Amino acid sequence: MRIGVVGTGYVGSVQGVILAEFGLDVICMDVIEEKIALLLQGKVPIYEPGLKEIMDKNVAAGRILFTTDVKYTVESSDVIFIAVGTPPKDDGSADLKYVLEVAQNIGKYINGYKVIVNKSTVPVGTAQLVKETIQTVLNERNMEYPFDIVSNPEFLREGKAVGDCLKPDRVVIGFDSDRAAEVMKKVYDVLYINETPFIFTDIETAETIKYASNAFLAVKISFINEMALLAEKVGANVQEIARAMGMDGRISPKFLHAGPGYGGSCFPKDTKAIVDIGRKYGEELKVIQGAIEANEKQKQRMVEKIVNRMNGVKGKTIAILGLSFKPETDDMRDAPSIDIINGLVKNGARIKAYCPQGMKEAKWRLATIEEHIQYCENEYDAVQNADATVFITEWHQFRGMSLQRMKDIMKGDFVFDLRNIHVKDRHVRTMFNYCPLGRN
Ligand SMILES: NC(=O)C1=CN([C@@H]2O[C@H](COP(=O)(O)OP(=O)(O)OC[C@H]3O[C@@H](n4cnc5c(N)ncnc54)[C@H](O)[C@@H]3O)[C@@H](O)[C@H]2O)C=CC1
Ligand SMILES: O=C(O)[C@H]1O[C@H](OP(=O)(O)OP(=O)(O)OC[C@H]2O[C@@H](n3ccc(=O)[nH]c3=O)[C@H](O)[C@@H]2O)[C@H](O)[C@@H](O)[C@@H]1O
Repeated sequence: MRIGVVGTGYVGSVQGVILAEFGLDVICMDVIEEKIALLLQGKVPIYEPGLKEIMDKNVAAGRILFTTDVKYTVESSDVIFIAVGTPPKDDGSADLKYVLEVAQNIGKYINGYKVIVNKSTVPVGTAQLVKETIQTVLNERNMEYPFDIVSNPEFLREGKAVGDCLKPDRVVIGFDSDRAAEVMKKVYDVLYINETPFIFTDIETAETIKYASNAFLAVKISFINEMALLAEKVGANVQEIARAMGMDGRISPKFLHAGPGYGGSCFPKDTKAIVDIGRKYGEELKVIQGAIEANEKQKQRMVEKIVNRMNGVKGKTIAILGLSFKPETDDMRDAPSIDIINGLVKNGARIKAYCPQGMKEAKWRLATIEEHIQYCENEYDAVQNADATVFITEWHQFRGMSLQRMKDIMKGDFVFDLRNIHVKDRHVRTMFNYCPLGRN
């Protein structure tokens, strides 16, 4: 069985490589020639720990190839995964133009029975739209080929994508044809026989499961972030609150870490998209809307916290450590660092920034305020002569920083630890004007 993966971004490249690792023949296709050229040279266009090793192994075994040729991909695949982006439009709804572009191409080149698998995160009803699009093109071609659509949402986390795909918590398959369900069992044979939980359900439920899962996690984070703000006001400790809450098996300790707000390519866009779906169906999703608003508030509160504690930041130099939306990724999409840096610059601060992976993308995302930002070689270079240091992303190397060295080279003594990574250090409070999040 041959698999075509259309879209070689985060999800497509990981999915393609893992399916090859499962022993399938895979063609990875993308419209961006530079991306495919990199892959053909054995380079991975994203920063994802562990991916290159598995990719190299499967390229060498001849199980995976890369192309920009959509005709070849469609014609020679039995199963076609759609893994293109579904970015937000201005009104928050998911933009389906890339998904429907792929559907058009499938209609154009389909030459026999195919299972079309939607991996992209899409609103309810998209499978039907993809089906209609393919059928319309087939009608224009005056051709008749059988095909089925399956919804198979992806739950991988960036930075942990390889492990998440090799050992998923669950695999969701939305289907409306037994033939397609049997094909999907074969695609995921390795997981199926290893007792990974499979949810076989209807397509609408599968499409909704994805948004519901991301929205629930976003709600959980916004909830604990609000507890952090409250804890600061009432003199409580948010980490103790989260620990005690998490001991209740019904709550669980995961995704209860307070921080400067959730970011990334998915929580911000998917929460807005599901609220938009609710609106279209006449149902106001107030809990999720609340989480979105709390997340915006959280980022602004971080700016206020810094500005107020420092008695204004005009003319002051602030070191920002960690730009990517979370550790182990170079992804800057909707990273809280962007709003926080913009807020500080608006208040007159100069920024010295360092991130192990996010700087390249940060430079163009923050291009409009570039004259206020100096990008640094490493974490110590960033804190040198700074009036304050702000930890935004909990990269491992920031946890291991020498606080003494930091103190020696900083000009001021403010440390805003928005991830509480140094909170347990016995000396941090005596060495610095230390401001953790949601606790003393
Ligand atoms: N990034 C993540 O961690 C996760 C993303 N998702 C979902 O998966 C989908 C893809 O996300 P990412 O991989 O992050 O997106 P991405 O933006 O990294 O990659 C999308 C790729 O699709 C390509 N593309 C666009 N139109 C194309 C076409 N007509 N033919 C071939 N290739 C085309 C683009 O060139 C790009 O390389 C989205 O719906 C996202 O919500 C789901 C789970 C995790
Ligand atoms: O649909 C998607 O794209 C993916 O979105 C998230 O994965 P990801 O965005 O890679 O990252 P997470 O680890 O979930 O973190 C998201 C944001 O929440 C923040 N977060 C997470 C956990 C927590 O306790 N506190 C917290 O502030 C992180 O710092 C980060 O900004 C989901 O975890 C994946 O299951 C899903 O597949």
